[in-house]
Amino acid sequence: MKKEISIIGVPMDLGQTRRGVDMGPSAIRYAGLSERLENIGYTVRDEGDIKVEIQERAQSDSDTNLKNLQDVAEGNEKLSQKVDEVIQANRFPLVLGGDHSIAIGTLAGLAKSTENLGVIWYDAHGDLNTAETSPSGNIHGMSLAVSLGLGHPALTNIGGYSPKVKPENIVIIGARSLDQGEKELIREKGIKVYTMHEIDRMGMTKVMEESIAYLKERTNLVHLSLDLDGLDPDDAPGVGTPVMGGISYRESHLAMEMLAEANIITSAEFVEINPILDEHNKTAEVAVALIGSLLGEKLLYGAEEHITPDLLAQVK
Ligand SMILES: NC(=[NH2+])NCCC[C@H](N)C(=O)O
Ligand SMILES: [Mn+2]
Ligand SMILES: [Mn+2]
Repeated sequence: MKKEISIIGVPMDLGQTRRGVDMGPSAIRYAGLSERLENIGYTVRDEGDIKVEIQERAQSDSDTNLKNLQDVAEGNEKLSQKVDEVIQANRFPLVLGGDHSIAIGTLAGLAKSTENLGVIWYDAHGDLNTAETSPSGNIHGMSLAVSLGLGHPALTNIGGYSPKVKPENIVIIGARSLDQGEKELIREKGIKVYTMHEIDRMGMTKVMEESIAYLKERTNLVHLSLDLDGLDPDDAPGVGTPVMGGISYRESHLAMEMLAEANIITSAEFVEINPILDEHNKTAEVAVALIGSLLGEKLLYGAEEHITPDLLAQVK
């Protein structure tokens, strides 16, 4: 894994209609992200936030039913350039949302330098809607479809090319709220999905073993797009579209630790944290803890490299 991490904040709330998710990047930083990563040996470079139009000034009047199309597209275009720049500089991009529409820009930046990007989509939802199938017109429910090349050209053409990912390079984990059109698309494209049913039945260990093996066969560049609503709302309450019966905090740690061990993740984003809906800053703290595990933090073994001297003295 690259030793230098670039944090990119994206205060985007135009991909959905609940206010507050634009404060996600601040909440995650406030929960101690940089320090946590420095403690496990990374050099952290905070690139600041991408400039996104604010909701009250956003243009909603488009000739489609897509909400805030133009401003979502603009923010994502800037994000894609920043992500590409970070990749070119050989640093690990860690993108903080913002609503999940920002995956459009992240993937557009990442896929610029590879035709074979793998994606883990950790989410209660598929985000596989198009204008035709979307029940809401919210672009955060369309970002994966857009990245497959399906949707409004103002979105699919971000970065100047399309598509960004191949359906066979995607694994969705945690799905439990899929719209009819999304289910059809999953079947049509043969996208690999582990719904909550498979997670309950097989256990997270097996789900991750299979997911890792599946992606390793296809690529050595894997992006983790983690929507906090993939977790159960009891563990991650600060999200705009919670769905009960989700992945637990512990299962999520295990999943992140297994990804760290497999050493396959080359970029990541953590999205949909809405501090207004949160309990204190719990969901951002969960995100920071998961990011720690994803990037190699261990509870005990290898502690010398990972924890503060005070804690180390207690362990020994
Ligand atoms: N990134 C998210 N939280 N997406 C939620 C999407 C909800 C619903 N499927 C829609 O398209 O409107
Ligand atoms: Mn999502
Ligand atoms: Mn979701």
